[in-house]
Amino acid sequence: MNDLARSVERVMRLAPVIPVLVIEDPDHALPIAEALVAGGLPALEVTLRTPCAIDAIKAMKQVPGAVVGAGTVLNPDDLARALDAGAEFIVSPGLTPALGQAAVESGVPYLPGTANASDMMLALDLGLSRLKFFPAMANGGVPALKAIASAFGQLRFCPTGGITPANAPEWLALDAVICVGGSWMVPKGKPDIARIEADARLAAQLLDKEKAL
Ligand SMILES: O=C(O)C(=O)C[C@H](O)[C@H](O)COP(=O)(O)O
Repeated sequence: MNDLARSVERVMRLAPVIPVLVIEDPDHALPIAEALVAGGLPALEVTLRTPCAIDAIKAMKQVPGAVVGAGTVLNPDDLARALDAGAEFIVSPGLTPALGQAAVESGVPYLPGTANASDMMLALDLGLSRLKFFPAMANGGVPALKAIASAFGQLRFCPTGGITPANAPEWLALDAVICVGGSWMVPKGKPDIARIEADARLAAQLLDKEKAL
């Protein structure tokens, strides 16, 4: 495992679930981050899909214990904006040589999206071995990742896309899976902070439950 893989794995091991956040209102950023961290989910992926995403990253970084990353990073420009805002890890839906090289050069923990064996081979060429598997359910679910990962013993994954509290344990039980990503604990609209914290708490216990079986 290289240093980059070690630093990504540190983020992936903070909790069994990385919340994938689409922040529509900058005023929601702080209370949502506080609730998720209080519930036991410190790694927060703020997708660069809304105009206030960069401000949301800056706001969430004020929450003690939060490790705030940027998601939906599509190219080196997005990467630069995210790093300027202080993003502590980077997630992308796919992988291009340009983004992969820029991310590796920056040294930031980076989880590139991969969906098939060719994506994974590109990741390996770039020295990346901790990967997002996206879109996890639409792409064939657990059987698909099992089949692909059997050829790549050195890779570890964060499946994302269609993950729910019901199917997360099955993913987390795979040796190749370290954590999952999901948006279920922060639905669209005005945030219900108590509910978010309660759902985060349940999500944070997913791995323990599975291991206890
Ligand atoms: O754009 C990106 O970089 C992403 O991270 C996409 C997210 O992984 C999914 O949108 C989350 O999927 P759901 O949990 O099914 O809502």
